[in-house]
Amino acid sequence: MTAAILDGRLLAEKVVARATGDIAALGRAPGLATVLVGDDPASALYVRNKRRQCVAVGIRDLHRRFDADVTQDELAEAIRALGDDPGVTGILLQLPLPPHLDADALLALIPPDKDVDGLTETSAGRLALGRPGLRPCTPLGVLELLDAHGATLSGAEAVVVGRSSLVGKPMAQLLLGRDATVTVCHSRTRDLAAVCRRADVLVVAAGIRGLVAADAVKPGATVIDVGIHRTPGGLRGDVDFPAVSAVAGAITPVPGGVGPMTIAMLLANTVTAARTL
Ligand SMILES: NC(=O)C1=CN([C@@H]2O[C@H](COP(=O)(O)OP(=O)(O)OC[C@H]3O[C@@H](n4cnc5c(N)ncnc54)[C@H](OP(=O)(O)O)[C@@H]3O)[C@@H](O)[C@H]2O)C=CC1
Ligand SMILES: Nc1nc(=O)c2c([nH]1)NC[C@@H]1CN(c3ccc(C(=O)N[C@@H](CCC(=O)O)C(=O)O)cc3)C=[N+]21
Repeated sequence: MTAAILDGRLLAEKVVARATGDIAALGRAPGLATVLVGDDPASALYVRNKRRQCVAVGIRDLHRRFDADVTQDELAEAIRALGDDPGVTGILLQLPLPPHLDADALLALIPPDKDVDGLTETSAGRLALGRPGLRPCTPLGVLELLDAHGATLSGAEAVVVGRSSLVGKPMAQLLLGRDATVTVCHSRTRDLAAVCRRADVLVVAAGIRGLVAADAVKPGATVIDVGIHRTPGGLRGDVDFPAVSAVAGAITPVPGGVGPMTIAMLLANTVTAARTL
């Protein structure tokens, strides 16, 4: 069997087109403040991509960049000011931050209704309680990919590898909200492959290149690879794509899978936030 390829670039274009129409209907341009600290090349690249796509759909680019030695207080003051600014409808604090900074304390300063990354305590609480709110972009993008493919989630065995606040945990909660039977794996999980083999839907976000091999995949399963690794041969994921695509029913490529969807859902969340503010 050869798996269907879940094309994140194509689906992201559709989500972005929807956002463009929604922005025109809003009557006023949303404003997204991306906050970047330091000059980590990967973070700089992601933020550049986010800003470029915002501008293309009519979102005002209110980028703020800080040197890596910025103090907690300076950054806190800047985030407070963005929170108070009515022209700023969304705030994204790019992670990770340099080690001297307390990311949780800074995230706590983002007004929940401007939390387009869905990372504040309030957004996480709303998701955990099943209440309306802004959801983290990557898990939201994964759900869009699954829905576009027509994957059945209700009653399905879903396995999520990884439990970060950015990806794994909110992913598990979103799948639970769609009535999947959800198992969450992490670095202490015994026999990862055996647990993964139960999955009808397998979402891998561990940050370990090639962690999931063909023996961890049930024939016909839908496999979503969130991992991103820069290698001399190009971008790779957490899934051994050549081997797993021979077993799975459907699979996301890296690049061109979850990554483009993350940015598309950021634009969608920015529209949602601007509409409700
Ligand atoms: N495509 C996209 O849009 C995005 C891609 N990413 C990528 O996704 C990956 C994960 O990101 P993120 O969630 O932020 O990473 P984190 O490092 O925050 O979390 C990794 C998780 O994987 C678990 N883990 C680590 N090793 C293993 C193992 N051997 N077996 C099972 N679980 C393991 C960890 O367990 P424990 O909790 O026990 O330590 C942890 O819960 C990275 O490659 C990142 O670059 C991230 C965000 C967006
Ligand atoms: N507060 C915060 N929010 C995030 O959403 C966030 C973050 N911090 N920190 C880092 C991770 C990583 N992330 C990606 C976004 C886009 C691609 C993406 O566009 N990937 C393209 C390839 C781009 C390339 O060439 O590198 C693809 O997979 O096709 C990847 C990864 C968002 N993250």
